Amino acid sequence: MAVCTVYTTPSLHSPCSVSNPTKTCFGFNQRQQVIFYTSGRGSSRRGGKKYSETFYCSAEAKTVVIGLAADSGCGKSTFMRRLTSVFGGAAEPPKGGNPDSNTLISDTTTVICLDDFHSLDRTGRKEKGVTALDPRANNFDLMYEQVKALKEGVAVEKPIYNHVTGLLDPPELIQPPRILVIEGLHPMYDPRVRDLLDFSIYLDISNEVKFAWKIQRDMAERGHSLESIKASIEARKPDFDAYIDPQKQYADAVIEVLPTQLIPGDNEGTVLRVRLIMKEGLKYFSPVYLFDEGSTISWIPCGRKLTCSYPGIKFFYGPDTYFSHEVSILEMDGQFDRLDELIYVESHLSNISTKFYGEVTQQMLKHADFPGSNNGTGLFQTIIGLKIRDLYEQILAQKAAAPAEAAKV
Ligand SMILES: Nc1ncnc2c1ncn2[C@@H]1O[C@H](COP(=O)(O)OP(=O)(O)OP(=O)(O)O)[C@@H](O)[C@H]1O
Ligand SMILES: O=C(CO)[C@H](O)[C@H](O)COP(=O)(O)O
Repeated sequence: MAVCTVYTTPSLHSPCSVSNPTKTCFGFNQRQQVIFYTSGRGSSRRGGKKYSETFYCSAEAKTVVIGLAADSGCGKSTFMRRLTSVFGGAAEPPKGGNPDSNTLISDTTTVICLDDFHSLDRTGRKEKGVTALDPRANNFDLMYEQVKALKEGVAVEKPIYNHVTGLLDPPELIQPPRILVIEGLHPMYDPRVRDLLDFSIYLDISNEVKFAWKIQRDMAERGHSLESIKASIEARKPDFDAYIDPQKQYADAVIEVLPTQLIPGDNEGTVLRVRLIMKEGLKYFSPVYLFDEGSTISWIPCGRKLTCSYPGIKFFYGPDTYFSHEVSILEMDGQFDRLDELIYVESHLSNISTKFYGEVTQQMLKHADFPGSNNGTGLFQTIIGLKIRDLYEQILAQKAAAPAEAAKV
């Protein structure tokens, strides 16, 4: 893969030079990408052939990579919809491409599904007796190469795993976006891919809740039987425990979803206790806190300002350790009766990276029909979306400042 370095200050149509002698760099396009013309005899701005690939300037490399790990049916798609909404614009499959593509593209974000890196199709897995969760059914070398290329601003031809047919379809072209989200079973499994992540999230859904969600979707919406759902969860469990679950130790934020503690013995999965576990000490991420940073706080917001029906709502915040990392934990047990009153809770949270007062509440109201909008899953997913926007803006600002700092030196 050709590598080039652009020495000038990036600005639209400014002249630039590249270190790679086989290409002539002409200028910048609207997206601040470098446009190349082939060099060689007779090649010029007019005569040269426009090079089809575009490269970001080294100083302009902007692709921030986010990893989202979870088992199937654990809310990744819902989280992605909340995240892309924070950046505005609708996320859609690549235009004119494979109708079964798993990719979602919006103005700022591209979400790729790591199922596309299955190396064995459905029949292949059956023949070899491995599940899709088994690393032997996935091509981590290709995953690493392609995520790295995208991070460096180079487009890739990514394979497609077709969930309808169970086959590997012809690849699709993925252009480097500003924010690349890699979601699926293994974003933090391979250390090379893990190192490319600017931020990582793990959705840790307890077995009881996973079961309740699976029944809701696969039985009610897809016509599966209770026995087949149970059998599928049981069949996946050993590989889930071996290869998926251990990734949570590497996550910068974990959203843990458990049965409520407000109703003794409840396992229904409708009222949830949700914990947002946030790593301390990261460069571009500072944990959210309730009332007072670093203290341990229990809070029941129900009363005059927040309507709560049975079993009520309880918040908890405090420092802790998680896989030997220092973390802060924000917890919400229970569910909201009235989403518009969420503003009362929002106004007691700090470091939520909103751009205006009430932005969390506004986002939650906007997507009131998404699963989990009345509980901690929706609230914490929304907050993490805002934190990712903030992280992206910080990384961008630092990159923009870097050439000026270098020039001063
Ligand atoms: N926060 C939530 N609260 C309640 N139910 C939820 C929540 N998130 C997801 N679900 C349930 O789980 C189902 C799967 O959610 P979603 O499609 O977001 O998961 P996924 O991880 O993308 O699944 P898959 O990998 O199978 O495509 C939803 O249809 C819904 O029934
Ligand atoms: O765990 C999964 C990730 O979503 C799927 O089971 C895996 O991708 C295999 O897909 P399919 O069941 O469509 O063959």
